[in-house]
Amino acid sequence: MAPKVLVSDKLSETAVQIFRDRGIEVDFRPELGKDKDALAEAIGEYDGLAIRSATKVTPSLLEKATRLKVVGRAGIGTDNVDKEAASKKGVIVMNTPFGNMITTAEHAIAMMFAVARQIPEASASTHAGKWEKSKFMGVELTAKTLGVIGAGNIGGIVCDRAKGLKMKVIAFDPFLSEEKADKMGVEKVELDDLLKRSDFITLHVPLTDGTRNILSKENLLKTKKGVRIINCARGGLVDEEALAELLKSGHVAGAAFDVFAVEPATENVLFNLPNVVCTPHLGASTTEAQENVALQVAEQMSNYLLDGAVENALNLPSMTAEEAKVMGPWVKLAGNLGSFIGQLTDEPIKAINILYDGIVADMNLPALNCSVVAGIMKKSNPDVNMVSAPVVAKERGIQISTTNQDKSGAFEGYVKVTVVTDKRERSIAGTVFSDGKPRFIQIKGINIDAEVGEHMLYTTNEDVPGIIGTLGGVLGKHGVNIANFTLGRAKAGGEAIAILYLDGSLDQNVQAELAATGLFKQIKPLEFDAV
Ligand SMILES: NC(=O)C1=CN([C@@H]2O[C@H](COP(=O)(O)OP(=O)(O)OC[C@H]3O[C@@H](n4cnc5c(N)ncnc54)[C@H](O)[C@@H]3O)[C@@H](O)[C@H]2O)C=CC1
Ligand SMILES: O=C(O)C(=O)COP(=O)(O)O
Repeated sequence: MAPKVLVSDKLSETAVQIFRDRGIEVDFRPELGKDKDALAEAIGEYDGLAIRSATKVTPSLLEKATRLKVVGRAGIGTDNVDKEAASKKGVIVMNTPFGNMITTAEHAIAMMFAVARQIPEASASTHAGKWEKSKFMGVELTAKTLGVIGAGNIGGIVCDRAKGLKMKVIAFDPFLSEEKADKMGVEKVELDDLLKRSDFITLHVPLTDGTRNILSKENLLKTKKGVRIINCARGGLVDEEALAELLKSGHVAGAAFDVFAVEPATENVLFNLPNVVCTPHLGASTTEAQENVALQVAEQMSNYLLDGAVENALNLPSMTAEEAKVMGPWVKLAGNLGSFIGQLTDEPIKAINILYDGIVADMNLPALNCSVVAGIMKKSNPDVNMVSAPVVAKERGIQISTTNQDKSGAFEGYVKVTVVTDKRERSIAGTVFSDGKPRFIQIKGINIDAEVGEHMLYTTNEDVPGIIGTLGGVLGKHGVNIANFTLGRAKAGGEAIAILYLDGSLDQNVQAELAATGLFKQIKPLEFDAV
């Protein structure tokens, strides 16, 4: 069945066309972004949801999203998506981090000019037939200090453009290295320093718990008298009430805001104050940017839904379509190894160690890790997938570590998963043969060669005669057909393992009868996703 995508915000038609061209069913219903009840009613039908900033992806919406696999944000900010809730539900969240950055930086620069020269008010006054030439005295930008809060993609472009305007640019960004700041030709400063020195302050950080209210009343009071503040990032970064007071008192000379704490903003304390320029979240609204983000989000969502390629995901490591093709069998192997060992482990898991050797050590290991962990977690939580598994593991305090090396002898590469509990450590290794099929190659240090089967029975015992006969006898008596089997042992008379491939799931009675023979140390039916 073709995947189905809902577009619930005003995206360019390009997105719809791309989905259709890729064979994805698509419903374009931008009105749903503003109607959370209607959206909740519709969402159950869809595998993908393409949005901008109007649609709010909340835990209650996700609860109704029984088929949903991907949320694609045609834009940058994803503060309207509850990413933790999405991860828990196994829904991947992706954005388009570059498509609208130039456009948004240009808007910030335009807003800086607008507030420096009071262009909107002067324009309205001129339209009204007044000729108030002496009322609108502005300030020059040249040689003024611009304080940039957040020097990432957009902030970086703003820095570059501002330098072109001959401004002195200082930046506060804890993640900006001195080297990068040097290269950008900006001075890296602490926030207090930026507040004290800037003639203009522009914000370019995402809205997170760390940035919310970054321009609080306390911080606004630290600014230089006559400062002008530009916010084209997110409402919630600036204390609007405090700013309004400081504008009225004349401490702040002007503000230019594109984003507001509550949107759509039909009323706000900043409205109608002198020298406050407002636009209705237009930062990304150019033809060019909207084409870019629509095209990119539709391609990314299609690649994920059709080929499992992961690009620009905020809650899953990236994997290109090319990588997904090469890594596909290894991702499957990783999941099977996790599932095998997860099904064997009945006690709480403390740690998972994953060893990658040979060719696999050069692959996209974060993605493989997710697959191993998802396989392990499936036992206790059948709905877990690559997106939600690391969250579930973290919630349970499970430590995950990886090692990569290049020592493989007999195999081009292999993966070994070790699970640590209070009682023991268990490990299993596997590889991918040239036929592209995953194989288990070592269990408990014993070499075997076992393919993955949908219904398997795993037993361990002391290496004595008669084991296979007993297994065959008991299973035969209960009408369970053995399609195949494979054996391994440490040494003659030592520990031995058997893996039987069955035509169906194993009944509890059969297990009890095998246990009653006293021949087996462990009897574990194992189930794998259809292979
Ligand atoms: N008005 C609009 O229409 C648009 C608004 N935006 C907003 O702009 C924001 C920034 O976008 P990009 O530059 O593309 O993101 P980015 O991720 O490239 O840059 C953000 C920067 O903020 C820095 N940062 C994070 N926490 C910080 C903190 N506590 N203090 C100082 N710096 C901190 C990061 O280190 C990073 O360098 C987006 O998150 C979005 O909310 C983006 C596009 C359009
Ligand atoms: O990309 C972003 O972060 C934006 O804020 C743009 O929002 P929009 O898509 O115009 O609703």
